[in-house]
Amino acid sequence: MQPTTLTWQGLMRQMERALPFTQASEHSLAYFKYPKRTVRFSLPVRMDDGGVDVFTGYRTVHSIARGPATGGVRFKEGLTAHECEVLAGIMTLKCAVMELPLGGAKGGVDVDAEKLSKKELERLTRRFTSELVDFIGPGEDILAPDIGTDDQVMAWMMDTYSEQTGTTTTGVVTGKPLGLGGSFGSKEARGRAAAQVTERVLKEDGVDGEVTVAIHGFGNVGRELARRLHLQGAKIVAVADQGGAIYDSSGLDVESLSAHRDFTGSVLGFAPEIKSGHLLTLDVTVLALSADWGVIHEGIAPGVRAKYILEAANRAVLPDAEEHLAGIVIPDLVASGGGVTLSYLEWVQDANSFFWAEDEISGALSRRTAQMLDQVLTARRTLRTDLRTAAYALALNRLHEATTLRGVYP
Ligand SMILES: NC(=O)c1ccc[n+]([C@@H]2O[C@H](COP(=O)([O-])OP(=O)(O)OC[C@H]3O[C@@H](n4cnc5c(N)ncnc54)[C@H](O)[C@@H]3O)[C@@H](O)[C@H]2O)c1
Repeated sequence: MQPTTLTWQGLMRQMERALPFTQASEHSLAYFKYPKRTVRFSLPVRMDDGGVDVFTGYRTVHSIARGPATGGVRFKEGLTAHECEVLAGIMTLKCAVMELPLGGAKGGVDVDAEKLSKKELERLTRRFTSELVDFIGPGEDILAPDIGTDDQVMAWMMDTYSEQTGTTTTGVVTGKPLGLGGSFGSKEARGRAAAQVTERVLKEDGVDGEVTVAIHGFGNVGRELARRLHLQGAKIVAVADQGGAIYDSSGLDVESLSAHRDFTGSVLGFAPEIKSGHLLTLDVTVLALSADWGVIHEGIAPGVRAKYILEAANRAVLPDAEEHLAGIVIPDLVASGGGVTLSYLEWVQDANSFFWAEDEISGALSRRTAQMLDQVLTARRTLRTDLRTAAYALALNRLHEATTLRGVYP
């Protein structure tokens, strides 16, 4: 599905476009033109059949200008260092937009995690973490879940790090189970915040009447997003997952669809099937992208008929494609800040060994999301630009301030 065009140049172009709207200069942008570091390592893992397979792992830290780095660990076939670097750069900007005292990172392993047994997955996770012990920590680089990893994987990472350092360090990883220094709301945060963002942007733009939604990607993020949008009164007319896509113009019952997917492993069979490519060009109010990067590329962009594209997965719209989609993209920096905000809240709770109730967490998440929206929507209005450029400008100003205050060492 993915063209090989997740480029660092695309990220730089978007930063440069925002530069005239900021106090930052070409000079301060130079700090963010290269990731701070990328570690690449090989991971020999004993398989259940007695043999040894060697996998490749990566971890990029893009910036620590505003605080320790954080970002997801994806276990995904075909993962490259370049993919980690671009997504780590986006994380830096996202943390800055959300006003979190954190920088951006990303990493993972080139592996199809679904082909591993649970024991193989554990051995791979522990070897990955142990290779990274000297580079990670609550004050250095904090790992989080992403594609192909979940709360159990995070628990193994936390345990491996703690065993190797001789201290129980829950804050090295977020997205952990509740019984191990995890936080309420971490599974739902991204979908929940993305739904809040959608509602607010549509209201701000004066969209009224029926809101129809097509959702591409029905995993952690897509399901919760569908559920929340449905509760907000939207009609979910189409859903796609890896197996294919379904469509019903009268609206899909999201809870029953979720149960169907759990039972059968796919959304197929729940409603009439359509081609996944067709879903991307449906005439809907919101096309929500919650699978992976690069779904809307130059080839498909001219055919998109949605009034809005919600970029719930980072870089789901490639920069070249966005040239055809002026003003309709609710970008990743705005649409998908819920996950890292919840990570931040979990990290703060771990640091204090003091845990908040569910309503305190959901209140903090929605207040922070609302505050970010106030700032980004005001910037869009005053700068007379699109949401992506407004969000990049806010982020670059904050990063510029941090690098200026810190100065250059030595
Ligand atoms: N869950 C998190 O905490 C988290 C954190 C950070 C970033 N993200 C980002 O959000 C996005 C989704 O994450 P997630 O946790 O929901 O992942 P997930 O693995 O739970 O779900 C991904 C979904 O996309 C679907 N999909 C994959 N390929 C597809 C294709 N070709 N066509 C249609 N559907 C396809 C899968 O079937 C699945 O339903 C990713 O880009 C991820 O980086 C998630």
